[in-house]
Amino acid sequence: MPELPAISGIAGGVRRKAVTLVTVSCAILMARWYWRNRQLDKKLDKKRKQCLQTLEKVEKELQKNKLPARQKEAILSLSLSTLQSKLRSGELKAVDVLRAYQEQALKVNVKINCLTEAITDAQELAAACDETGDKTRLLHGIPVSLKENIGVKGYDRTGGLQINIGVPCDKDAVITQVLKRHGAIPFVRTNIPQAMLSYTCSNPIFGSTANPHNVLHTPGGSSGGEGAIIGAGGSIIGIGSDVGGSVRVPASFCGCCSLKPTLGRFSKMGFYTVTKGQTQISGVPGPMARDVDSLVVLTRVLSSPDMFELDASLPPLPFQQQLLNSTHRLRIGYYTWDGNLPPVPVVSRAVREAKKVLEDLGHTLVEFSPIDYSQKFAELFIGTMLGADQGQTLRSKVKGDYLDGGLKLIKMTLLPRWLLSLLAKMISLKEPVLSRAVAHFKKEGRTYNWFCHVVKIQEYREKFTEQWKSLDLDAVICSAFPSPAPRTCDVGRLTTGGSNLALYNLVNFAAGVLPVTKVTSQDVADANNPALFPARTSLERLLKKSCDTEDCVGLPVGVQCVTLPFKEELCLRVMRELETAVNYRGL
Ligand SMILES: CCCCCC/C=C\CCCCCCCC(=O)NCCO
Repeated sequence: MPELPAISGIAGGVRRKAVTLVTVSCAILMARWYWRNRQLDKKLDKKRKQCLQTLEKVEKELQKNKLPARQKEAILSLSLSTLQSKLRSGELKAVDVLRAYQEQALKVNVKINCLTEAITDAQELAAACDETGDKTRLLHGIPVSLKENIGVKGYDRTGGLQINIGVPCDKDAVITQVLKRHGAIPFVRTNIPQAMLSYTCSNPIFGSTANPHNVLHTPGGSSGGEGAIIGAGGSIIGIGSDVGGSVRVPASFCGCCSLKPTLGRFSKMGFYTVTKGQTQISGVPGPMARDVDSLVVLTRVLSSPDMFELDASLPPLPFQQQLLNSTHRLRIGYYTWDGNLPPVPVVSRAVREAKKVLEDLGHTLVEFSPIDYSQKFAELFIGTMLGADQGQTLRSKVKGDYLDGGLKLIKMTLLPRWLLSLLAKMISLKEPVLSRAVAHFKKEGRTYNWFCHVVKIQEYREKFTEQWKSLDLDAVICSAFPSPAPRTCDVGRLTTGGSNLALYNLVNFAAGVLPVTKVTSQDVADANNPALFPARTSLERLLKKSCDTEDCVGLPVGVQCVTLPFKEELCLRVMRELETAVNYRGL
């Protein structure tokens, strides 16, 4: 018994030491966390200020030499083809056209925050264009906006990630070079979501972009800044990029047009992508514009020999005028739902109306349903983008960064696979689409398994193409996103809503989106009618929220047109016929 006080004395001492150790460790960890965040905040602040300065510089220049309001309005109202001919004839000067678009871009930016920065040598380029530029060039003096991940000499391509701050490009991306060779004036860079792997448009560096039709709603992503600026009239043409719907979602949400070309048609040299090493479903640059005719012009420019000269890896496929000009009646498949998240009524109406229009033009419309896709989206698309490397690439890029809402779910890839499977099972009845995705968040990490996965992708591509051929289809029209632009606060949870766009990245077909209608009061009533849209799951309720109140009236809704690989010009033909017949009017 005499030892007891000594033992308790020792135990007390150990306890005190342990408490001290834990307290000191916690204090060190907190200090480190605080110091890291301070450093991060400083880095983000500095970058923001630098970018803001480029916008202020342009603003000052514009103040010195202001364009009369009427002249500005007149320029902004011109279609690309009229602008082209007036610039060629010398009736308009490139510097004035640039000024009009700079002013408008800065003006809309105040409301929707679509710009990351201004390209400050645009003025010089426009002046040179007026003085010595070859006026026969297709884009002579036309201002063009570029998504932030597209290389412009001297500018960072952050992709919304802090790790990429302070790494300016030493040369223009091939696409930037081609556009410049054809006389275009790159003048602004546009916002993206963090890592560009979501349909949101916000990141810790540049903040959040709003939809020009309703600022509470998202412009979509990842080329959200492009969609927003074109939809708002601050740019006439632009370039985005697409690995799972990124030029098509913003087009549908903002009321503009976009084309996702076949992988390999246009160069992506000089683009920043997060998942560069994953070459099975790879990002592509995609033209975006106010109308289909402008997409045609951009596609023509991007199919010029300059493209193959600058990027020798591309097949030298010239612009296929015969496909664009073809007049034979087409066999077109159609569907409204791909088997994943169900479309809200206005989206189905958009496809039905497009179908009717094409039938009235004499085409044959046949029902189509992408084979087996409710399973394959999760297994092959999510499984490739996220599951194959168990989220490691993406996590490494956001390490030490603030995490944006659109990427919150990547933390789940840290969970063991058995727990993800259990979670997937637990939510399978309430959220079947999300459940299937979660089950593929983390695949077995051996190379052998990746090879097996690639075989599955190839087999699905063959199966899908066979299905298409067996119906003798020329094209397909279908929904883009299953809802109009959701509210900004909701879109981060709706990644699975991109399934029907991601399908055409998975099978690598050409696909474009154009606006065909806007939400009406009747669509609002239909969204609130449980017989038409039961909204059984929480994700379905978020889709419904995008169009179930009167303030959603007027939001644009697009449809997707699809053609076989490397038949972009046929896709543009269908889009153009649809556009002419539906007569959609933007803002
Ligand atoms: C189901 C929720 C998943 C959350 C984690 C997000 C990570 C990966 C999923 C893939 C999302 C693909 C979006 C594609 C957007 C796009 O096309 N980006 C173009 C980049 O050039």
